[in-house]
Amino acid sequence: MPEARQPLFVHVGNTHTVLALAGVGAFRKCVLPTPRSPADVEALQREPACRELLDAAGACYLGGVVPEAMQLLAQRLPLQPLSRRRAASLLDMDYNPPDSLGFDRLCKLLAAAAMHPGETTIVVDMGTATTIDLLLEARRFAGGLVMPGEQACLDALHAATALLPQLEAGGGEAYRSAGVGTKTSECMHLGVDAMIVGGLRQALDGLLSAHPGAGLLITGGGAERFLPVLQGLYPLRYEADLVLRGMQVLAGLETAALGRGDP
Ligand SMILES: Nc1ncnc2c1ncn2[C@@H]1O[C@H](COP(=O)(O)OP(=O)(O)O)[C@@H](O)[C@H]1O
Ligand SMILES: CC(C)(COP(=O)(O)O)[C@@H](O)C(=O)NCCC(=O)O
Ligand SMILES: [K+]
Repeated sequence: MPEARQPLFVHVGNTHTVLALAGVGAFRKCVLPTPRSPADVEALQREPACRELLDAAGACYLGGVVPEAMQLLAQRLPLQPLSRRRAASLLDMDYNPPDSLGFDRLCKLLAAAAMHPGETTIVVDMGTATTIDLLLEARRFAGGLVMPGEQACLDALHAATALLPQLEAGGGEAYRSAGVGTKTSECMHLGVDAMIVGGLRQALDGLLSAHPGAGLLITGGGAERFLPVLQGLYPLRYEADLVLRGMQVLAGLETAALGRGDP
């Protein structure tokens, strides 16, 4: 029997689109800016690393939180949208309306439930936005918080002022405790970092005092730089591919329902 081709997962975030080929253990990934035009999708198709993953893939599954970009991708690539409704139906939702919860947040909750059956878990995602979500006993989504991510904070400072420059997120060690900047860009980076760490501490301290046994998972493109600071404060486990793991859970259920077994 010929070897089954691995499924490909395409996740469309507000900043990055990830193509990820499932394999034994880790995903093989290609990460690009989320497309905003047909020309961007064509450029993505020409990108050798993406081409290679698309050529190697069996079924290709699509999900994300940028409808226009997902439409552009689905017009040009053989992508099968994963059902948000099915994902939501797997949890008890204290969210109003339940449909409005982002696909990425749903996927991270499904991944957390699969990784920690029966457990209460707090999921932190430092992406375009930073989200903190509370999953009770691997079943009930109790709700969450949404904060601006690092780049969004820097963009807002530039957009709202005449003299503050446009800065890029990342780079350098994340803010620890005391410290002041002695030039504009340093003041902005320190201020935004302090706001992010302070905001996360405020939210996590509150949630952990209400749910002392909760497990903590962290993911997202902005997470790695903050890990040394945050892991000094909380027993956070870093999982780079939480959204993709959730998409994998969902795709497995969809193919099982069609009688095709696991993808
Ligand atoms: N070196 C970096 N390059 C890109 N984004 C970074 C970097 N460092 C931190 N970030 C933050 O990570 C965010 C992107 O994270 P990602 O998980 O890819 O987002 P999304 O899933 O929303 O597309 C950026 O908006 C920015 O705030
Ligand atoms: C909160 C988000 C913007 C996070 O997106 P991301 O930072 O991962 O690109 C996204 O999950 C979203 O658009 N959600 C819809 C609204 C909601 O979850 O209530
Ligand atoms: K996010």
